[in-house]
Amino acid sequence: MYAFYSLLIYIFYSLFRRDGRTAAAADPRDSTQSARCHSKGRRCPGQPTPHLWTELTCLAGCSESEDGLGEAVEGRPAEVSLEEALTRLAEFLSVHLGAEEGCGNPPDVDKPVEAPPLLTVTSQLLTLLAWIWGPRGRQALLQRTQPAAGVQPPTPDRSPSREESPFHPATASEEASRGETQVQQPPQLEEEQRAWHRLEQLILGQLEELKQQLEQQEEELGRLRLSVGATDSEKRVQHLTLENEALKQSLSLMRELLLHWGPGPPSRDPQGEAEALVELQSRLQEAQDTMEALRVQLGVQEVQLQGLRGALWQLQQETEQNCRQELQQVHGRLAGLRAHMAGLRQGCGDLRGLVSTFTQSCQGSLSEAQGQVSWALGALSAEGAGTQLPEEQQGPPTECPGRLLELKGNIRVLCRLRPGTPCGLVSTEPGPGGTVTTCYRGRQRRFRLDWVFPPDASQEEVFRELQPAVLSCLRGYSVCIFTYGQTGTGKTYSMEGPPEDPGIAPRALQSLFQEMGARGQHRVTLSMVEIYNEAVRDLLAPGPPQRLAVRQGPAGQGGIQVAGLTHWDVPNLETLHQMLSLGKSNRATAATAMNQHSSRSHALVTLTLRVESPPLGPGTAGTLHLVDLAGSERAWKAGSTSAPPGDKERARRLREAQTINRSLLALGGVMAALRARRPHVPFRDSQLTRLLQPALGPGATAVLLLQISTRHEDLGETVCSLKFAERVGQVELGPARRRRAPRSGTPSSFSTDTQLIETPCTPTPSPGSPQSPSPDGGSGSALALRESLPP
Ligand SMILES: Nc1ncnc2c1ncn2[C@@H]1O[C@H](COP(=O)(O)OP(=O)(O)OP(=O)(O)O)[C@@H](O)[C@H]1O
Repeated sequence: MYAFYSLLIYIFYSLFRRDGRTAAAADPRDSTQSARCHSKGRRCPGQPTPHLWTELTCLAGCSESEDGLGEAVEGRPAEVSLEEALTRLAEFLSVHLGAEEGCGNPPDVDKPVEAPPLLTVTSQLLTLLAWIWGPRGRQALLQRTQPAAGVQPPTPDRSPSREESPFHPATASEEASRGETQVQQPPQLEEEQRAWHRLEQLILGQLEELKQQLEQQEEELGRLRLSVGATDSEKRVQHLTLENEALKQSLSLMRELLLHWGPGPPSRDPQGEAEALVELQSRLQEAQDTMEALRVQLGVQEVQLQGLRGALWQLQQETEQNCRQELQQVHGRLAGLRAHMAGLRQGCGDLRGLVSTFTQSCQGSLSEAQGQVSWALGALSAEGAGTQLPEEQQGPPTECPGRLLELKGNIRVLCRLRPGTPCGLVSTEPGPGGTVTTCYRGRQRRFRLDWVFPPDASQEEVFRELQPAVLSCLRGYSVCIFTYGQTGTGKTYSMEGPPEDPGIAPRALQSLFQEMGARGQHRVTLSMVEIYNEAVRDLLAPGPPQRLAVRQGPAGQGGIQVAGLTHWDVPNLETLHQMLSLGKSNRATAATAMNQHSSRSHALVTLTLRVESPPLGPGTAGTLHLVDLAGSERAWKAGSTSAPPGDKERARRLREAQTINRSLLALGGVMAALRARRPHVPFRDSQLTRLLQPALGPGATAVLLLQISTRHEDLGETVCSLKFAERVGQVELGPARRRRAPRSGTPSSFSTDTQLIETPCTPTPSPGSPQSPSPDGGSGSALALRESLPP
């Protein structure tokens, strides 16, 4: 029963509160209007609910003061007494019920309203309570305890008037005046008391009736619960109760956690808890701020870390690259040091050889001087005795040229100027250690050479300077004399010369044979090849000149071998001249714009001189190479520029010029490598350098005769030729060494390492080779050879 009333009041309160809030939010001005209406002591139609709600909200702090309405009128919070609040509640309930039944129509106070019994009873109860708690109710209660008092309860039958109805509370002055009237009218009070009793009985009866109805309804509800289960509202209440319990448990748990993890002891003071909570929230906020700041700082540091990582990686790459470069440089320096060390070792060996050679030379000079002294003494004694010396003792020993050559150096550069119209851009200081000064393209250059022959120098003067080198071959030295220079500068002229004024080769052969004739016991072998368009051809071959193959000699023997090359024994000077003339005639020449008889090939004459049983010391095998190089030329100058399609001759000249220049370039590369003491010398770059390898090897003696022109138009090539000669002059081939004659072998090699046989040399055994001239061959044999050789 109590639960039912509570539920009813709860529903009422919910509706009441909702209406109050809505109205209060709708128009604030209504509050003033409501206050104004209330101040007049009656309800304003159409807006009772907000006004009542405003007043009921003051119940929580209400007091028992009787003059609360006056203060409400003045605008401050009204203090409503309990009875007045109950009265207003009853009024609101009746009005609200009337409004709901009217479906929103304005309530009509004059029209009787049929309310439900429960609400009616509730309203009457509230009215009763309001009256009891009112002054008259109190007075009636007092009179009840004191029978003299006369209080008239309200008559339920008549409609409550404004002045008497508990639903319309009166002001304090009215109540006071009314009390005075009641004192003055006791019969009326009695009548009211009787009416009160009747009303009381009626209410009690109705309450009893309602009680029975409620019990019946509760029983019915119990049955419904058993059959159907809880209603939706109860379910809602149960659900809310469970939720409330869960929230309480959750709150308890949170509180425990807060107490457990909180900074201070638990405080039961709500204000303290709130302050602690605020403090905790502030600390939490500070921690969150700190964490956020740390996050930002961490992000910045991560960015910095990324940057540092990138910089570190780049630094590592740079360091690695630098290390690689430095390592390569160190390797390069190490290789350079090794090469330098090898050069120093070679130089040391050369110095040792030079010292040894110098010692031997001194010893030889000493013995030679002794021999000359003894010869002079013998001659003096013979003159004194009136007798004649033997033929082999009629001249002093001639050992000086070889030793002179050793002392002069293993490679020498001589320069000869071609006669012609000199220009002022080339000046010379002839003689030993002479110079040639050129002024080309505004730059003056001065070249120092071992000997400079002026244009008017004779063939004899030139040969005189070369004669010691030539004669050193008789002592077992390997000597190479080659002419180099621009085409038409007189290379062939200096090497061969016209018959009336022979050049180096005829004079050398004559000088050698003269020397050999004085000494005897020498054997001379001759071979002659040309290199034409990089093809090696035998100029003394019995048949037509054929291309020969150049090979490296067998391991351990060294040297270069030219397969099929014929080697002729030359018994005398006349036969030698004939064979040289024959080879010269077989050499390729042609007329060019620069030279009517231009040599289009390199010619190499090799003369091997072997002393089989010399009177002093063991046998030797000297070699003399006489090389007449083809002239370097510029195609446009030589008239061999791009040939027209049908001009085969000009095309041939152009090809010849290209191969000549290429081979001369290879010779320059060999000289540069020799000068730099490189471990690898590119001898294989051309056939010319391959054939000259023995002549430019260690222990050999080389003499370069440079032919230059003094003409203005040849100045550029003159400078180039002088530069080449300057490089050759810086080459060190090591001290000249004599070569001992081997005991056996065949003269099939071009090199100085050729193993010579002891038997008279015959031409290389090739099919159809001519008969070798006999050692004592005279002109008849030479003529026979000439006849057998190709024209
Ligand atoms: N010193 C000299 N005295 C007199 N005449 C010379 C002298 N030098 C060269 N000549 C003449 O110059 C011409 C060319 O000489 P030579 O053929 O020897 O030149 P080259 O250098 O051999 O030419 P290429 O390289 O084309 O064979 C010849 O007619 C030769 O007689």
